[in-house]
Amino acid sequence: MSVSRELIMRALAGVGLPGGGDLVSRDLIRALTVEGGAVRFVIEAESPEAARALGPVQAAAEAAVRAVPGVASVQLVMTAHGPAAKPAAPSLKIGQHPTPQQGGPQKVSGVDRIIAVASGKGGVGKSTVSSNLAVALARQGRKVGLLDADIYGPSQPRMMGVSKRPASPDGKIIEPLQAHGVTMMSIGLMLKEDEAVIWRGPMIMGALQQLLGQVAWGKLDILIIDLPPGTGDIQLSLAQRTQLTGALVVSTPQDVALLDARKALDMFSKLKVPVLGLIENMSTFCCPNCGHETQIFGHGGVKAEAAKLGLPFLGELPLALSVRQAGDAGTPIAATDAPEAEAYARLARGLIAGGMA
Ligand SMILES: Nc1ncnc2c1ncn2[C@@H]1O[C@H](COP(=O)(O)OP(=O)(O)OP(=O)(O)O)[C@@H](O)[C@H]1O
Repeated sequence: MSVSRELIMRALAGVGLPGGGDLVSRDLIRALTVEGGAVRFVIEAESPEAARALGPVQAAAEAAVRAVPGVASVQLVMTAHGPAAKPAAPSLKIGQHPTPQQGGPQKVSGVDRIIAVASGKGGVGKSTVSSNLAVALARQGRKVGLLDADIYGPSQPRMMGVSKRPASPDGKIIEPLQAHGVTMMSIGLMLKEDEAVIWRGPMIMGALQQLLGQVAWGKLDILIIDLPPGTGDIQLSLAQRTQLTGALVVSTPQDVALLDARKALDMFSKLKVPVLGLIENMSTFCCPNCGHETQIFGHGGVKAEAAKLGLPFLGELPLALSVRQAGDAGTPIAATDAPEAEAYARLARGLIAGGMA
């Protein structure tokens, strides 16, 4: 028996919150999907403190949804907005960018979930995490797409080992490429190599729209979008135009990266995109010669930050020479049987178990 979204929303509207109102009237439900009897959603609390206070509500919400006739499984993620009253970064003055809305954020046809992988600071390994996570999810049986939306520095063609220009037999639909079990597309595949991209807002929006709407993605369980670093036009137009399931934020443990990660979290909070979790990359370095472990960028900073902000912490990924070499050679480490692949497999298992992939 299939269940309707309306029934689920009605059940959630019956779950009261401390301080009055309910989960629906206080607008805390995000990314609700109902597939047959399987229900998934995110509760996005107004602040980390509120998220902590919502422990009993989480259990009540799960019970209420489970009690709806026809519901076979419930997967819910609790997350929170970033720190509330921080000043906006200058690039977030939304009014400065003319981005006319046409009917609000849209779904991408055939795609169940869209997860953006973001970072505040450049070079923290967002593209490495995106490609390895995509491959790890595909190895665990998910139908995965990977969209390289890093218009200023597309690195997925190199990391996934593809260079062929995608075909477009009718001049409208672009055929994506396949690599390591993943359906992929990158703006880098549409440009000449070494072509500098100096685009302004409207052109970026046009390119992004094409990559999402004109690419024949087919049926996907999850589309991973590798964003450029920071808080700019791409993030803004993506959140305004596309229904995102949520965002994963990658950071290294050091303070300076965390500082920028907070800006990214703040941006997603303003754009009403739920943050599904934080990932610590380059956690520990294990010398391939002597096995000695060094914490080059520190260790544990992202986990502590996630706990502070009431956000899920999704895991630590080691700094390893083999990860860099594999990425440079076009076969992500997650596509191999190297021991370093396990950290990405674990991350993928966690996302699947949490209903996020
Ligand atoms: N865990 C890791 N171990 C070893 N090298 C890594 C790891 N993560 C990333 N790297 C390397 O660090 C460099 C930067 O990584 P990557 O391009 O993934 O970062 P990014 O955050 O996407 O950067 P950009 O700012 O260009 O978007 C790459 O050479 C990559 O191979």
